[in-house]
Amino acid sequence: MATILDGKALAAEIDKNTMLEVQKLSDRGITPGLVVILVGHDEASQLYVRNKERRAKKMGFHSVIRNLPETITETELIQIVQKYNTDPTINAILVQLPLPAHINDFHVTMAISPQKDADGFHPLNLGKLILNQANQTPVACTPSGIMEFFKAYNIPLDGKRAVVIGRSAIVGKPMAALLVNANATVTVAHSHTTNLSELTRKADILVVAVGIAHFIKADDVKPGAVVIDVGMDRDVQHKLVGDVDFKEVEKKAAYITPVPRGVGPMTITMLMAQTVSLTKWSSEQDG
Ligand SMILES: NC(=O)C1=CN([C@@H]2O[C@H](COP(=O)(O)OP(=O)(O)OC[C@H]3O[C@@H](n4cnc5c(N)ncnc54)[C@H](OP(=O)(O)O)[C@@H]3O)[C@@H](O)[C@H]2O)C=CC1
Ligand SMILES: Nc1nc(=O)c2c([nH]1)NC[C@@H]1CN(c3ccc(C(=O)N[C@@H](CCC(=O)O)C(=O)O)cc3)C=[N+]21
Repeated sequence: MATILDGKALAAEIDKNTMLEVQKLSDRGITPGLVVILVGHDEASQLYVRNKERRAKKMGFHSVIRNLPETITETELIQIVQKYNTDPTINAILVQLPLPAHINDFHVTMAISPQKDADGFHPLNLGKLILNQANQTPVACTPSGIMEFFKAYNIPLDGKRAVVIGRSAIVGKPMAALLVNANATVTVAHSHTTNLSELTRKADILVVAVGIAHFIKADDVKPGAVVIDVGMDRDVQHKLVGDVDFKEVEKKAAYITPVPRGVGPMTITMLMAQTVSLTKWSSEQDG
């Protein structure tokens, strides 16, 4: 049976360090400020926003949630983002994805100040990550949370074969960059990939970010692999499940993340840590 990578426990441990940093800032009269902008009613986003709000309050952040109607125009949304770019009480801005179809994600991402980019999606920040120059640079929270699992459980990446399924700017692309930077040999698969299970069966490290419940079965997994399940899907009973058939795959893998309590809590923990980092970096710049 696989070792379960416990996201809840690891998140709590990292949160303790973040709280120490919050205390240090507080001693200097600084409160980290995070704004989350939610357009419309995406279900995974609402879950994420609720959990984030709870964690941000617990940590003593200045936390703002902006719920905007589905009908907002791109120009109006960008104006709201720009307002937070110059708001001195806000250090980190997160615009929930997906956005409604009439709004271009890229235009909105470009509008966020790279210094306040909570998700690390701005092309300047994503570019630095690709070039392995991401010091004092925000990095996408879900992939960086996954890297913390590898570190905490001493899972080696150097020279390993990694397969990432999914190529979104929020998970797949930054995940692939982090793994390459850590000297893994990385393959990125997506909906046009042929013979997917042939690839996944060779993966020492398998990261699945597809958004289809129980997409990966035991047959798709190499014995002894490390399986990371990013999916936040609903099964037929509307229960929260992942992209990996946990019950089957747990018997074959060496390590596996559960859903819930795997990658999800780590994403929030990295967002909190990153908000504190952005606050610190901006205070250093101010002198
Ligand atoms: N736990 C967490 O913290 C987070 C969880 N999520 C969850 O992770 C999942 C993925 O999220 P996100 O990356 O935003 O999703 P996207 O929908 O943006 O990306 C999904 C990716 O999966 C690929 N894909 C779709 N169908 C197949 C298929 N049959 N075979 C191979 N690849 C396929 C798509 O390919 P193509 O590019 O060709 O369309 C795409 O690259 C969702 O369930 C989401 O809710 C997301 C963020 C954080
Ligand atoms: N700009 C942007 N950045 C994101 O990082 C982003 C986004 N948009 N849009 C939506 C997805 C989804 N996502 C989740 C993160 C944590 C949980 C989470 O806390 N999951 C708990 C759920 C526990 C419960 O059931 O309440 C767990 O897995 O244990 C869920 C979903 C981030 N996303």
